Amino acid sequence: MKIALLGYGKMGKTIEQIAINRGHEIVLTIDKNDSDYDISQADVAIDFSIPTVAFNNISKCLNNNVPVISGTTGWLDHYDEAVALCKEKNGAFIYASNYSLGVNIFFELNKTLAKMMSTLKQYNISMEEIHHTQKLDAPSGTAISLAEDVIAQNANYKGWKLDEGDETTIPIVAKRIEDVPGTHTVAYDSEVDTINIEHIAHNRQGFALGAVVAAEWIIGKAGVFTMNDVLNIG
Ligand SMILES: NC(=O)C1=CN([C@@H]2O[C@H](COP(=O)(O)OP(=O)(O)OC[C@H]3O[C@@H](n4cnc5c(N)ncnc54)[C@H](OP(=O)(O)O)[C@@H]3O)[C@@H](O)[C@H]2O)C=CC1
Ligand SMILES: O=C(O)C1=N[C@H](C(=O)O)C[C@H](O)C1
Repeated sequence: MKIALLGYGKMGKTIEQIAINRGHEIVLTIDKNDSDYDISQADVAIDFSIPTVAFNNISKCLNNNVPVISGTTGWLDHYDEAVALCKEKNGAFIYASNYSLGVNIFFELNKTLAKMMSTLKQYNISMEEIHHTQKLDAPSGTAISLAEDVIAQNANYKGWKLDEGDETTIPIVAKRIEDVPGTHTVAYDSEVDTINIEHIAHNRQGFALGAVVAAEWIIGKAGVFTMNDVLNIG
């Protein structure tokens, strides 16, 4: 498979190693100074860039009939436009806030726990995410997915907010500590106890492998998909 890497930073470079080990070829790597690139030589594109350019990268792929896997977070105000463009072009597109198998299992655990807790008003929920100090967005895309999944299961919660919450708003605390690849905790506190579920990434390999598996999976398909489709879970 011929892969274009849109964004060649920490994730782009980790994906490159895994893709080559799985027998794929990297035909294009794009960083910020190369905005006028030819994507048409690629069988699939993998975008791990920055929030302000992700939608342009995705649009370029869809306009050139190249399936695109996006892991960039912090651009979701344009997600519906990407979905509409994908449908208009009969293209193929996946966005996931987190491509690791472990986090996708954690997402399912979070939904199940949220459903169980939805009738137990004595528990207050809070979330925390910890990432490295270069991260541009807060809260993380994964934390937003976790919060939205709780809101879908528990009618008591209507939204989420960075740092502060109230009875109907889930607080998400974002901490930045050097070299942390990504830690997410969902906590339910009552007067008598606390229930925590937590995912700790030890490195970026899990995110990168998931993105390459998604790229292998999407070839020959048309539509807007999620990691639940790729992993056949949920
Ligand atoms: N979904 C998931 O599983 C995961 C998602 N992420 C997300 O992926 C994104 C990238 O993360 P990470 O690799 O750690 O970040 P990095 O900052 O290490 O890499 C981003 C790269 O994008 C480059 N870039 C800037 N402008 C453009 C452009 N116009 N086109 C293409 N590339 C450009 C940057 O170049 P320069 O440095 O020169 O600006 C940089 O090399 C983030 O949004 C992060 O949140 C991260 C891990 C897992
Ligand atoms: O920026 C990162 O590094 C990560 N970003 C993603 C997010 O925002 O959830 C996924 C992972 O936690 C690493």
